[in-house]
Amino acid sequence: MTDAGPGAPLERPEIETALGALTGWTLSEAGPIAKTFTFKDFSRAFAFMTRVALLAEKAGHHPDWSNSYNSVEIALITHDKGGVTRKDLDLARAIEAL
Ligand SMILES: C[C@H](O)[C@H](O)[C@H]1CNC2=NC(N)=NC(=O)C2=N1
Repeated sequence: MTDAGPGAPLERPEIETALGALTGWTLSEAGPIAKTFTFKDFSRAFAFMTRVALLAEKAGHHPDWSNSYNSVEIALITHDKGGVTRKDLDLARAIEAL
């Protein structure tokens, strides 16, 4: 069951269809959409995180993420709504466009 309206959590099939257009993003069992990015070194990973942080702040929508050396794991979910919404898909697309 989901609430109607533009900010509502999306159904899994709808999320999976949207992810079909994005490379490497998966829908986890627990809810978020996620992708792990790997870079040449920590400096490049952190530069990427800085750019994502600026995007996220501009969007008012923020990733759950972790970094280990050259790897950045990003999970996107709308906590306020308890599921994946358009905002998460939009942020994933914006990250891909970097
Ligand atoms: C008030 C403010 O807009 C909310 O707390 C926002 C901030 N960033 C957010 N980011 C994410 N990923 N999920 C949220 O529910 C969320 N809520």
